[in-house]
Amino acid sequence: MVLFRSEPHPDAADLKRIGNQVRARLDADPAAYRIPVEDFEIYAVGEFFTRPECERLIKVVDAVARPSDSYSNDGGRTSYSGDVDPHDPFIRMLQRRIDDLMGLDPSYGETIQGQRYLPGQEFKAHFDHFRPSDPMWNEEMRNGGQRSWTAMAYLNTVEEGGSTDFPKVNLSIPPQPGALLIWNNMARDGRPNAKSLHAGRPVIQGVKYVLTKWYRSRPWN
Ligand SMILES: O=C(O)CCC(=O)C(=O)O
Ligand SMILES: [Fe+2]
Repeated sequence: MVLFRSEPHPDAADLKRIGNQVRARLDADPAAYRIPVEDFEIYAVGEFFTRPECERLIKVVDAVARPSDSYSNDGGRTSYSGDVDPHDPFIRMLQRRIDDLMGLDPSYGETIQGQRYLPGQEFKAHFDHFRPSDPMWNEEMRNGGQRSWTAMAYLNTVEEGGSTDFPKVNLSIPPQPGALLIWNNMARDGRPNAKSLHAGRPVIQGVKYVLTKWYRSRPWN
């Protein structure tokens, strides 16, 4: 499939260091469960957000969600999405909790994105990291560099559908309110990991709300 090995990886050393740092942190955290799959790092924290926090966040997502744009690797996204206000005190508090869990400097994190999927909407199989063929590659490399880890939270129960699937490692995760998933888009050597391919499967019944936060190889923005 995708031949990452021949592509340039300007931030591989930084990404390897960040991979080691976050792995050590999560491995030492009894709340973080390492999902046992080979050659791909993914962790889950159950009830990272409380029910009242999820309910409040759902209202925040409803307020910012617009039809997703379709540049670069977002091409397969039909959900509504938007950036949440990073200056809002409630969001800042949650953001600090995610940064602290990861053990990463807040400057490496992008603004949290909210997404809402209605029946039939999905996020087709994609990589979160950038590729040199992306139209925004040069700009992203100037601003923050490659995406390293993804932290993604489910805010509600979906009646049917809407799982997050990682087809290369046979993993299918159903939405559970308040649960946070954390995965490394890079392999241990700091290069893009083809096994990080994933999809938000179509919602069949109900609505699906998620928050996503991407971390970079260098300070962003
Ligand atoms: O909605 C999902 O399950 C996946 C979302 C996702 O892949 C993303 O936001 O990058
Ligand atoms: Fe993704």
